[in-house]
This record gives sequence, structure tokens and C-alpha cells, in this order.
Amino acid sequence: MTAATPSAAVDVLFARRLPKIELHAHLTGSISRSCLHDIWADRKTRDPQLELEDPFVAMPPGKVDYDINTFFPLFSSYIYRLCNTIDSIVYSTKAVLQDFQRDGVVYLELRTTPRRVTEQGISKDDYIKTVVAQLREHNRDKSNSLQAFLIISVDRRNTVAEAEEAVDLAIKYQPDGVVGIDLCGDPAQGDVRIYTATFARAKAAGLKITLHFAETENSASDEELHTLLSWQPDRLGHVVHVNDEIRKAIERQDIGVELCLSCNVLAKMITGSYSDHHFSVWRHSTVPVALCTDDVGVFCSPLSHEYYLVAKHFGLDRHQLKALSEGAIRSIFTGAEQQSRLSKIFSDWIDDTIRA
Ligand SMILES: CNc1ncnc2c1ncn2[C@@H]1O[C@H](COP(=O)(O)O)[C@@H](O)[C@H]1O
Repeated sequence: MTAATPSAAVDVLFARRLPKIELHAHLTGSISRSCLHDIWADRKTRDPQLELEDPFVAMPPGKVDYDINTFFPLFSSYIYRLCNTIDSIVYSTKAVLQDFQRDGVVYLELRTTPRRVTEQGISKDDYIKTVVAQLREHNRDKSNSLQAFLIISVDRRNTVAEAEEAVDLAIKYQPDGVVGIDLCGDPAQGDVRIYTATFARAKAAGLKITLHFAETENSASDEELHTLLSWQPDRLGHVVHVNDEIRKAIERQDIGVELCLSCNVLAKMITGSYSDHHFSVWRHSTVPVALCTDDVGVFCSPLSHEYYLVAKHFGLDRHQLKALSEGAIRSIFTGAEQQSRLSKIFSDWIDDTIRA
């Protein structure tokens, strides 16, 4: 069958079977509610005085209407307080890797912000070391179909010294699977200009750069966007509030975009719904496009569902959806070895349901 022949309509099962590449997933935001509940139940058994609410109460099943004002406090006021031991960090990281794998994700670049838990004696280095060790253990197990790598996040609330510490950790753990550095956090906070030298140092050390870009109007001033583009990022996340001039600059610099439809729709970061999403613009651009989940633990839409939604709202058939998924190979941060592994996965993947 030729590529021009239309293939059968996409359904959820097809989207799940399709090999997928996830490039924009925040570790703590990717922990499912049932995993959070397991952690809570274990802690409650050991310490009946524990004052934290059950995750099923704090984040009721089915609740996905977190907006930009209620979303960020969820981490500092709840999830970070729950997942604050080495055991819970290990348990939740393993669960996140398994969840992505079960959803048909074959390559994952997970990102996380170095976190200190003073009361447990956990340093930022301990935190990153623990996460990196889980990824390495997962990758070593040949029975796993998913390979995972780490991106270290700088939070927009960080001081320059904290951002420098994040880059130090990224450089230290580069030989163990850290591939890049990210700028994330509440877009209403901070002045990105203070990190220019820090990101230049990361780039000079061979780390790739991805940035949350124009997520809200607050973080989409010309000055901020030109500053971020001057860091020569390799990928950009969200790219919601961009005008034609910025869009052309992104295309000129051939920067991959990470698009998070459900997050943008549910958190009301765009006006309208799925069919109004700026995927409609980027799908026709020359830059690589990766559909991503952002925070599947909060918005509850796994990557397969994001692919399904795109097929449904933008009329992509099975061939087009496979081509979209495969296209993300171009913007992975690890290089030739993983690129050829992924190309082989896609060329070997014959879905007998792809037929006219
Ligand atoms: C709406 N989309 C988003 N925009 C910006 N930053 C986000 C985000 N989703 C998550 N984070 C950032 O990731 C942290 C949680 O994961 P880690 O503890 O790092 O693994 C959040 O505290 C926030 O800073």
C-alpha cells in the first residue's frame, strides 16, 4: 500500500500499540493517583498520625480541571510532601517508567527538578542520584521495551546559584544518562535573563537545552522570547503565545517543539478546545513535532490518548499518526545510537490494521 492510500481510522487501541516517543514529561507530575495512594497508605500504616490527606481525596479521581493557578501549588503543598523519602522516590520513579512502557512508549526523556528534603536528610544530589539509578536499572533490563533518559529542570523561581547547582548535577550525572537541561515552573515567576550564563555553561558542557516557551501571556514578552531563543535551545515546550516573527525564528533555528494538548486545553492555556490547538500550525511547519503528556498524573491523558486526540480532532489516519510519532526521532537528545534503535522499531512495526 502506498503512503497516498488512506488507512483505517485511528482508535484508542491503535494509538496504544503505536510505538511512541515522550520528550516532555515532568517526573513528579507523571505519578498516577493510585501510585500516590500506595505511597500514602504505606506511610499512614507506619505513621497513623500522618496529617496528609489521602491522594484520592486531595486529587479526586477524574478531577483534571487544574488551571495555571491551582496547578503549581499542588506540588509544593501536597505531592512533594507525600513523596519525600528515598523509598517513595524509588517507588514512584519505577511506577512512572512502567506506566509509560505499558502505554507503548519506547523512548522517554523524563525531566525533574533537583529537590532537597531537609527533614529526611536528602540532598539534591541524593535525589538526582536516586532517580538516575532507577533509569539505569530500568534500561539495563533487556525485557524492557522502553529506554529512559533524564533532563534536569531549573525552576523559574530558582536563584542563579540554584540554577548553577542544577547544571552541576546535570554535568556530574551526564555519563549516567542525563542528557539535557530544562527551564520550567510557574510562568508568572522570575526573570529568565538571569540564567543566560548558566544555560551557556550547560550547552558548552554538551548538554542539550529545552525550554518552557510562551506558555502563558506572562511568559511571552518579546524580550523573554528573544532571550530564550538566544540560548540556542534544541527544543521548546508548549509554544502557545508565539507571533509569526517568533514562529519563523523557531523554524529558521530548526528547533523541535513539544506540544502538550490536554494540558493546554484542560488548564485553559489556550482559548477553545482540542481542534483550536496550535498543533494545527506546527504540523505544517518544517520543525520536528513531538506530542507529549507534560503531567499525566494530573491531567490523566496518557501519550496514546494524546495521539488519539490528534487523530480525532485533526483527521489524521493511521499512516499519518505513525509518521507523526516517528518524526519525533529527529529531536531526541541522545544521538545516533538511540536514533537508529528507534528507526528500526518504527520500520519493523507492521500493524496489520493499517490497511485501506
Ligand atoms: C503546565 N505545565 C508546566 N509548566 C511549567 N512547569 C511545569 C509544568 N508542569 C510541571 N512543571 C514543573 O515540574 C515540577 C514537577 O515535576 P518535578 O518535581 O520537576 O519532577 C513542578 O513543580 C513545576 O515546576
